[in-house]
Amino acid sequence: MIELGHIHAGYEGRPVLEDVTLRADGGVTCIIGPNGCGKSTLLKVAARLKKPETGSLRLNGRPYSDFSPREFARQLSFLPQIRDTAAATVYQMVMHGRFPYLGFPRRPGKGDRQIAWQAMVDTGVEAMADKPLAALSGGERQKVYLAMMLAQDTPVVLLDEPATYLDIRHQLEILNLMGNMRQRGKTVLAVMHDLNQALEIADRVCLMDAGRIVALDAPKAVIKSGEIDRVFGVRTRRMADEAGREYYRFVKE
Ligand SMILES: Nc1ncnc2c1ncn2[C@@H]1O[C@H](COP(=O)(O)OP(=O)(O)OP(=O)(O)O)[C@@H](O)[C@H]1O
Repeated sequence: MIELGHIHAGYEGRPVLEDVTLRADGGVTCIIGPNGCGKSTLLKVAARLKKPETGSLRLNGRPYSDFSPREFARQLSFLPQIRDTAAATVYQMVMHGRFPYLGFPRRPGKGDRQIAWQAMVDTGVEAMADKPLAALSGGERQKVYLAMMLAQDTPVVLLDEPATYLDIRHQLEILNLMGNMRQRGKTVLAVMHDLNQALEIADRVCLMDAGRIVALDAPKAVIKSGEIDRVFGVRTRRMADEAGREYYRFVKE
């Protein structure tokens, strides 16, 4: 369970997040909102990478300050939007996810190797285990980072645009992985730009505008509120495919 209470945060005195309160205990919460509204900043604060000016942060009911970095990394994992390509093979990278669990001298045991391997199988990267990360495509690399997070196996998972820039097959695979995380009881917070994908995968949608949360509810309730139309300046049209499944078209006002 993660709880952010009345968070104010910004950069060089410029406010970005204003009175953000969010609690998530299981399920997938998708954070949506226009460019620059503060979605990534919210995740960075939640990941303890950025200190808020004011507000409270709790994991499983305990304040963040109670957690050592190692303990924190056993509870929460974060996939940032911008990542360096480490000089490591796929297997080494995925094994990094086990670091918070390793004792001195940081040698992975059999159990760690099994977990890392399973994470590679679950993300379909096991055939690339010995390849250097730098030799992979963007989509393949993204799956390796997700495998690393699966190996880290934390109850809380933060994802910043996990599907952006990927081809549609990779996007669907990543949505599938997010669904698996939910089934394993994890609490997933994910910034998403594709509104249909967000509305489809989310148990709850957190809609942000200009540093504030303006709607936090089930996808259908957020659509019904009309806030998506207002915030993005669009009109939402409800559609149905041949099988009668709903999806949305967003058209300019
Ligand atoms: N490191 C930084 N230093 C100064 N300003 C920053 C920094 N990071 C973000 N900002 C500013 O904070 C605001 C919110 O940025 P943030 O990246 O959180 O938005 P976002 O909703 O994730 O945007 P996008 O959808 O474009 O990724 C923007 O105005 C941005 O320019």
